[in-house]
Amino acid sequence: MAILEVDNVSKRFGGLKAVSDVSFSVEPAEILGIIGPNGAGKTTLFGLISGFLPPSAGDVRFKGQSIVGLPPHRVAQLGLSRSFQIVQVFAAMSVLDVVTTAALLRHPMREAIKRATAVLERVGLESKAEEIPGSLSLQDKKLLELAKCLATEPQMILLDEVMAGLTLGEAQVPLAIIRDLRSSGITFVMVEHVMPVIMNTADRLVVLNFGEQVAAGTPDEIVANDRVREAYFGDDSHA
Ligand SMILES: Nc1ncnc2c1ncn2[C@@H]1O[C@H](COP(=O)(O)OP(=O)(O)OP(=O)(O)O)[C@@H](O)[C@H]1O
Repeated sequence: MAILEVDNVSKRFGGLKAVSDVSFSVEPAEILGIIGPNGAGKTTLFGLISGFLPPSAGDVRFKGQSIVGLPPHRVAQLGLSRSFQIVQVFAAMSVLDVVTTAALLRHPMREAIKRATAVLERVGLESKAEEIPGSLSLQDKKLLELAKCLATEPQMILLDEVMAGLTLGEAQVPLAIIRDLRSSGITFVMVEHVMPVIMNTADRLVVLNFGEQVAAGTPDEIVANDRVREAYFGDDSHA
């Protein structure tokens, strides 16, 4: 059974339909990528499927249950965790504090600290536990974003452009962790601009353009898809 079902979801901002009748599902332990040109509606769709943004129409179900209208902490408690594009942390908190705060979703303080310490080891940040997040390299900030998600013990993680700003070489570290987590059964939905990253990582892709779903399929199918080429390059000269 699908772990996430996006069912005819639309989002209007005034007269603008930012997301228009989008439907897809995600199977357990799958990595699904969402791609599309600037302004295609990726961030809006991300907000809709993480429960942060109420849809104007349609339904989003996680493990068979509608998450529309649920507060973010309830969505997280169900096992659906999301990253944030901007690394949001309080200046006075250490890396360990930040991850511990996320672990408090399910555990009292003492246990949360233990869990957070284990998560930092999992992503390779254990030696940075006492540092201030703002002092971390961009790559480590991305790993911290992943650690915050993991600390909530999710079954599914939504990643919003988590590779943005990294070189392809730097992206390999978080990508290896993501692949490994998937092998242990965690499902991922990734919104990503960096095409080589998403093409090499996702099992399936959903392509948006002007808020509409123009294609869905494996990376190979998507590369060969005429509507996708048109969306990205305005190009129909390949026929
Ligand atoms: N809160 C909002 N109010 C009004 N319009 C919005 C709002 N959020 C997004 N939009 C509009 O909805 C459309 C889709 O935007 P969205 O940010 O979802 O696209 P995107 O694919 O994530 O773009 P990018 O790749 O540039 O981040 C755009 O035209 C945008 O201007």
